[in-house]
Amino acid sequence: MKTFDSLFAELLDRSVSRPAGSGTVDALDAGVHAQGKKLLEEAGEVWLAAEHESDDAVALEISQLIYRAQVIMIGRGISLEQVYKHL
Ligand SMILES: N=c1c2ncn([C@@H]3O[C@H](COP(=O)(O)OP(=O)(O)OP(=O)(O)O)[C@@H](O)[C@H]3O)c2ncn1[C@@H]1O[C@H](COP(=O)(O)O)[C@@H](O)[C@H]1O
Repeated sequence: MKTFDSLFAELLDRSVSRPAGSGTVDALDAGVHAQGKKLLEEAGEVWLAAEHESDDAVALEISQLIYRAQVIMIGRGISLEQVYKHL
């Protein structure tokens, strides 16, 4: 099963190898403003799902929020260690 760390490694690899058809490459190229809008959109969807939807729907939205946070991390060049030291 994928984890936060393994997804991050996968996205980091996408940012370097830039394979055709990668949504992550597109998201990185779109810049921080677009990345931030996606992050806020997913955060809102987590909130709404938590209020109104099933556990699985909430989990799906949280996975997308994690993905969007990782895109911002990679776009800004922030490592897992830089984040984890604050936990
Ligand atoms: N975990 C994710 C992931 N979570 C969310 N998303 C993106 O976020 C979208 C869902 O968000 P929305 O609800 O906003 O749906 P949407 O409005 O239709 O999305 P867009 O058309 O705006 O992209 C998905 O369609 C994906 O584009 C993800 N895209 C990729 N991953 C994983 O990231 C890895 C690399 O993916 P690629 O870069 O696409 O190869 C793979 O392991 C993927 O499974």
